[in-house]
Amino acid sequence: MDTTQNPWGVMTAPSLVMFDLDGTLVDSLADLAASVNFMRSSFGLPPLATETVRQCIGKGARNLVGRTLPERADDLDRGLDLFLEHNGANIAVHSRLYPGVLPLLAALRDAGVFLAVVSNKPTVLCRQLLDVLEVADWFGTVLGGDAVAQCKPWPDPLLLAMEQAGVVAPAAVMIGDSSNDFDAARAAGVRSIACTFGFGEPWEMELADSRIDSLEALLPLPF
Ligand SMILES: O=C(O)COP(=O)(O)O
Ligand SMILES: [Mg+2]
Repeated sequence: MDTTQNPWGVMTAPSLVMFDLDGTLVDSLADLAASVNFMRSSFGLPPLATETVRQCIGKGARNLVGRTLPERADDLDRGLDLFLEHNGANIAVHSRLYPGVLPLLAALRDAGVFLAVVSNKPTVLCRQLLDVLEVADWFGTVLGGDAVAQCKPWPDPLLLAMEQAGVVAPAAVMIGDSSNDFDAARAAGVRSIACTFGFGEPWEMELADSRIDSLEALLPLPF
């Protein structure tokens, strides 16, 4: 089998496709940066560049706040409250689905694939974002970083999504944009596909089994 042109790496349909959210399905960077900078301004601190915020995304909201509020390490809880409140009220001011999301979800559903979101974003914000962007109904499972005790890069949320879908490895695939996604996938025993257009660094993409520069590269499905 020649899989060089087939980022799925398989010719038979997976039973479950797990999608990361930020940087994979949704370009949410501008809204995350706005909420970080609202939090910082509440402490009288200057804004951070969007690029700086990008480098801090991936290990959940608490980690993001900790990394973007280094001047106030003792105020992490208050910073997290400010960030979450602002982000919840401004979840999709700028956020948009990446090109190719809707045709991909439709093709996978037509192929009988169970669809899940496995994110490190808080579950309530995941649901809110998916609702506002009118894609919530596509997913049988939505797990945020608070859905399990240990979020990605631990395999736990992937294993929970697989359990909920009634699927065991290797019949699942993880599509993401960060080392957290690819490390979690490897630990869960499932293939991973890297979205190079997301928020991760080039070295992180090498941790996945294959790479795509657009979700459109996943179509037509090879199965
Ligand atoms: O909230 C984060 O840190 C990143 O969220 P993600 O897992 O959907 O990329
Ligand atoms: Mg991501």
